[in-house]
Amino acid sequence: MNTIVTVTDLAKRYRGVTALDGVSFSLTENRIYGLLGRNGAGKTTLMQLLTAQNMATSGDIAVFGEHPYENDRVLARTCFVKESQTYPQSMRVGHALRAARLLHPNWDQRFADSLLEEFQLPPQRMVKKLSRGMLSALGVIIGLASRAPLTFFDEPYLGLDAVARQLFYDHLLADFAEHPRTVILSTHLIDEVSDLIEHVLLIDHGRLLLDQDTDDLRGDVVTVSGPVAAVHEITVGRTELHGNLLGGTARVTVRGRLTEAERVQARALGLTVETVSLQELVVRLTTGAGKTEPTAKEYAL
Ligand SMILES: Nc1ncnc2c1ncn2[C@@H]1O[C@H](COP(=O)(O)OP(=O)(O)OP(=O)(O)O)[C@@H](O)[C@H]1O
Repeated sequence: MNTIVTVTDLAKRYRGVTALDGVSFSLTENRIYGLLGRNGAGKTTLMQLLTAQNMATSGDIAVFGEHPYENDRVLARTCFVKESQTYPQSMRVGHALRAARLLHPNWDQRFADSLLEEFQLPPQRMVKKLSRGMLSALGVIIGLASRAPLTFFDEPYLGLDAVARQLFYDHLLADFAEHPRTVILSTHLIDEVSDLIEHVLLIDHGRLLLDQDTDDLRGDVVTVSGPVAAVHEITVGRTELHGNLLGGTARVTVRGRLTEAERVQARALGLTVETVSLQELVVRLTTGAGKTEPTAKEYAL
């Protein structure tokens, strides 16, 4: 698969704030990436740098083999749908779509028109009169109909109701199947998109914490629960992400796949082993949960 984005040792510092710190990764073509992380982690900053809306403090970026800054060749192949997108005061929905059409060579007007109907967005409505959710729908329509080879969605669905969000996911998947491209989806609704994203980039305090295929991540973090000593036997030596104790029972979340032999051993010890969801994995990796209390392992020692 072709690499279309390469980021090397990227840093962005604002006065007194390090938004990104030593970030390196690459993106291959025709994949859907989830860009995840807590508020203020650095996700929007990263997307701004990749789309030339901001300058890095240090490090290198190559998008389609070139630096994106003031580079029409790169920017014509890129679409950035922002949660905080602003439009000229007098603009109507139809005008916004016509402007987007000029910017994106792969634009599909019929697709845009059908999405307008499905999201129930009147083309004559002034953009400034749209509700919060309708404004998000407009961004989503532009992002989908642009068919840009590199499309960024930065929390695109503020205010979108559950039906509209599902419409977005369904159209993204269906259109991706017919017109593959690289999509970077930044979202806090991790459970909703966990089946959609093929690869996870997890940012925490400006650093890249995870860069892994979603399928590999499943099963990489497990919760083991049961009698304290037995839980300790199975989890000892692994990185503990979270632990709870209730009476003589422990519930411990650890990193690292259990082997088949360990699973058999866990069953023999009367333990329950559960695979954690992507959302819980992200929560566990990006919080200090469990660190203030003695962990289950420490109790067992
Ligand atoms: N223009 C700026 N000036 C100073 N600090 C900034 C600026 N833009 C972003 N930051 C800071 O950089 C850090 C990363 O912000 P960023 O918007 O990239 O986070 P995010 O992961 O997109 O967060 P969220 O999920 O809340 O949207 C935060 O500490 C933020 O306050």
